[in-house]
Amino acid sequence: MTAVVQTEGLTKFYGKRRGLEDLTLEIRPGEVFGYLGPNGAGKTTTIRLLLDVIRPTRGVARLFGADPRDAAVRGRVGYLPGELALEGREKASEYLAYLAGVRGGIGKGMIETLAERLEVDLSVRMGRLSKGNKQKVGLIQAFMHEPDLLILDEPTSGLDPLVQQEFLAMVREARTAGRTVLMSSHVLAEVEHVSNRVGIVRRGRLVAVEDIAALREKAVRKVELHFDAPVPEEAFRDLPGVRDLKIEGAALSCTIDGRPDALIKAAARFTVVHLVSAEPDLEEIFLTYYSEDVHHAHVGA
Ligand SMILES: Nc1ncnc2c1ncn2[C@@H]1O[C@H](COP(=O)(O)OP(=O)(O)OP(=O)(O)O)[C@@H](O)[C@H]1O
Repeated sequence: MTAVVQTEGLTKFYGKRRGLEDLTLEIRPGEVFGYLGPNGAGKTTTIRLLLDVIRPTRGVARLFGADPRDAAVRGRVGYLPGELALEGREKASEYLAYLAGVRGGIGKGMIETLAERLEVDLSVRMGRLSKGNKQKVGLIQAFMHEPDLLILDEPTSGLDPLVQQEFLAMVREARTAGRTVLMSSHVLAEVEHVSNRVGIVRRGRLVAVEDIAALREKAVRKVELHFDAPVPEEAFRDLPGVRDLKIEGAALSCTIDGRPDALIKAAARFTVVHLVSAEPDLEEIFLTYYSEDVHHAHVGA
């Protein structure tokens, strides 16, 4: 199957300054790919190269197996730039209607539905829109023609938590419909619940690509079990993957490295009345990729 996004040795230097170096990456059809990195890491540079907003110093980028400059390709892409320049006296609704025309028409009621979901008033003049509302108009224009590929640069920036949830629901729906999404972010928490894979870029280099499901399975999580009567410690000692075991009367707490299977089977011999399992903290794993000292260790692994 042809990759939707494919890059080989993609590199951009701004004079002597490295924007991005040697990016080789494939994003598959129907995948949501989270592109993570701190400020100045090279996320926007990557996205601009993919859309041919800037030209690479060397290397190639392909969308749907074709040159990003190909007009047929451009029609299949929805793009939210990181910095949106929406100014002037024109109403947001007029601007979106104009863009819809340029793109050869869009589904009926699409703009209104998206505006309602994101809670934005489109009768406001563009120059008077708040930062958050500009971001929403940007999202509407990216989604409204139901493109096969969405490329979103920091899509959640400036959105309040409820609207962020709505946006993530839109991404999930796009994925269910078989569309492909590439979205950048500073923080894993914003993308981990919708992404299949994440890539981490740091100082212009891709330092890791991870499968979210695999990562979740690997992650350490805290578990608490409450029984109907005190349980003997021997029943839980030395279980594979179980650490920091603490038993106080009828309550057990521990951390689990990987699968909880051994703990569950040991617990099943008693009567469990309550179970608490915290969401694994993937952010902690990711912070290690961001820090310089462990950078090489991870890349080598
Ligand atoms: N037009 C430019 N001229 C010179 N240097 C640039 C230019 N655009 C980006 N850079 C540099 O390239 C590097 C990568 O920047 P880029 O904007 O791609 O990072 P980013 O990951 O998108 O960061 P942010 O989250 O802050 O937007 C940075 O060191 C930045 O200073």
